[in-house]
Amino acid sequence: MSAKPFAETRHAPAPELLAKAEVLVEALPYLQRYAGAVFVVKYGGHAMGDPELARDFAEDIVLLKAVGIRPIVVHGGGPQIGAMLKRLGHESAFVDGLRVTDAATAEIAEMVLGAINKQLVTWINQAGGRAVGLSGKDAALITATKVSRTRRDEGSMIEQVVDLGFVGDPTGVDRTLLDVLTAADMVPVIAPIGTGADGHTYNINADTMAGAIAAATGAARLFLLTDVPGVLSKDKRLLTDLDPAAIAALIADGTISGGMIPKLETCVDAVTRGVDAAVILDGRVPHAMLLEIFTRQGAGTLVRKEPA
Ligand SMILES: Nc1ncnc2c1ncn2[C@@H]1O[C@H](COP(=O)(O)OP(=O)(O)O)[C@@H](O)[C@H]1O
Ligand SMILES: CC(=O)N[C@@H](CCC(=O)OP(=O)(O)O)C(=O)O
Repeated sequence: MSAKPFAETRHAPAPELLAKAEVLVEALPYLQRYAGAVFVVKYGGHAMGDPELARDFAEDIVLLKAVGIRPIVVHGGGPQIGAMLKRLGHESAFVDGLRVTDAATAEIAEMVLGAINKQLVTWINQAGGRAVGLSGKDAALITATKVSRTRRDEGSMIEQVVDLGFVGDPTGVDRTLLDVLTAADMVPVIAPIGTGADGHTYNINADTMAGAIAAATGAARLFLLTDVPGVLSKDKRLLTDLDPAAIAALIADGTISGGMIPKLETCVDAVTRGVDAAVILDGRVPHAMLLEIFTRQGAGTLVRKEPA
């Protein structure tokens, strides 16, 4: 019995199966490019609201790990800290997007972030990963320096120092523990709390914390997951590519405001300190991170040091 020529035995797969194979083929150059790279992912408190989406997020992290990327997760929890403070009758004010933090607020923030941290660890482990929950206190990962802000009243020439209490900047990062964990195929999940040289607990903005960790670990990518599609223009179009000069112009003309300012400042800081690119993504879209990483089209706003 003679065998049929190869071409005659091939059957075209059903279009929907072919489409699945094409997705994998499209991902191939990205899988090759990013094998072994560190990706730092900031998961914001707003994006965490829906447990279904949180499970999708956990699956995405485990998938990144499975294809040889080394993900490090930094989480927020601003809305959850706010809700707990309200329940306890201890509400706080914000200055430039930072929560004014007295000693009691720092204690409550650490407690709420600790609970969120373990929930995220559980979700990632349930998805098949091996996550380890940390805060910046563990193995002296983060040394925080008290943040100082100044304010000038309208018409006044006098700059006043605003005391934000125990709000810290992550000025020192010791990456040793992160290297140990990622080398052992574990996923560090980090709460934005650090210790000051004075031994006090400092509350750190989670975007700032993620940016500092991305720069210190030489991350290829920094992802900031939030509750908008990315950076929007004045007429609400998605701005897909930005660089530091374009960002400065958008802040100056008021297109970018509120919580988006510290986010983009973090992106600019990260790309100027060696991170290849930072991406602002919609955490409400299931698997937005996978679309951004593994498809030609991408998603959200990509920030690079040089114009696209
Ligand atoms: N140009 C802009 N494009 C998109 N969002 C913007 C812009 N300017 C201001 N924002 C605001 O920034 C918010 C995101 O920042 P923030 O609330 O601090 O997010 P998160 O809690 O996820 O860290 C958006 O919900 C939006 O209200
Ligand atoms: C100093 C400061 O503002 N810390 C933040 C830390 C949490 C955070 O940043 O959470 P999101 O990313 O969810 O906003 C806070 O207390 O809300």
